[in-house]
Amino acid sequence: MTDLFIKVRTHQEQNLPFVIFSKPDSSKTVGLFQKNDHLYFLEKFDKKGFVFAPFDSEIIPFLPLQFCDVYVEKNNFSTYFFEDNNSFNLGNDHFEETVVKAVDSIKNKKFEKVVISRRELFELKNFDIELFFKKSLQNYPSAFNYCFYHPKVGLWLGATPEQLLKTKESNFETVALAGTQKVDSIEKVVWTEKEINEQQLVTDFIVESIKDFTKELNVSNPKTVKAGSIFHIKTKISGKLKSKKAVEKVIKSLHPTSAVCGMPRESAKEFIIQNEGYNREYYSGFLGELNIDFTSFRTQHSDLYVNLRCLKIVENTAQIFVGCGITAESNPKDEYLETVNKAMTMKKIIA
Ligand SMILES: C=C(O[C@@H]1C=C(C(=O)O)C=C[C@H]1O)C(=O)O
Repeated sequence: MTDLFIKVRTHQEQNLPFVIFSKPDSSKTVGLFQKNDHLYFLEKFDKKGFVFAPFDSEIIPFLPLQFCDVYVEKNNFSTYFFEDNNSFNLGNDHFEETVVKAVDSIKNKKFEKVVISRRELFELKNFDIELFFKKSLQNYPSAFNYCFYHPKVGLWLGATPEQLLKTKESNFETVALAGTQKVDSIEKVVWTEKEINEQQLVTDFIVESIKDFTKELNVSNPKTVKAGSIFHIKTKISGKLKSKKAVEKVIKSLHPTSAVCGMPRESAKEFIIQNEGYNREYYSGFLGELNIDFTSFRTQHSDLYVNLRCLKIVENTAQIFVGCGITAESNPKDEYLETVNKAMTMKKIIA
């Protein structure tokens, strides 16, 4: 076991907060180990540390750099072998009924798009952070892989393909990600009009939300990208912020994006809270480095991701969170299947 994972084990034994993470296509894993068990919240966006924000609250747990030890280690997977086990419980709940209700609300002009999610429970035979994290890295090297623990927040793991915001001084980058297809034997992915429109809605939402805080804004052409065994459509949005203070404003106006909530945001959010039937907690929140890059120790760099393809571990059960965008043309069975495909991302890691 390496120093980083010895530190993880000691922190677990002492019930102290920590996060380990590896950024997309990085050869390194960073560990932040808080020296006390206090739950800090982000009060001012100029602080340096790791944020772990929920879907629906402005109270944001934070691991401040000043109270943490930082470890950076080279990734090494050579000894990690695992089986692909397909005997999963698919979880049956009221998801499809909620989709029918959402489509009705869209047709009644309550909102244009809403993201409906569900939680699937999976019993764990044995759980080991090092093994899970390394399996995740090996499977999804181009995702943001993480494991976050705080005694007052819980234990969360994920491999998210979705950037919320990346900034380097006044330069920024974000993405509009939507549309989902399973990677089968298809060589060329063909997107339907519904999927193309849905992704365009996300792009428009993002551009509209941030345009007042930017002085330069570029939108790329949409591209097909692979996230594990799923394809998505992605548009890159980049440019320059008007000022350093704009980081806070941009985060607040982006989150939750229409890729995880809907459009218009407030009515979609209200529908989610009233109808999903469970609390999303940190799923579809955001997480990552704030005002510091822990590998280079450069300040004024932030790198934040949307908390998707994630799970929470409670005793010996993993709660996997998955959702998908609903528009007027949505078919409940297809949407359910989409969530099943997305759940595979995390099941591959814990099976
Ligand atoms: C909501 C999720 O994913 C989001 C919704 C997508 C969709 O509706 O097709 C695609 C990518 C993500 O932006 C999730 O993975 O739980």
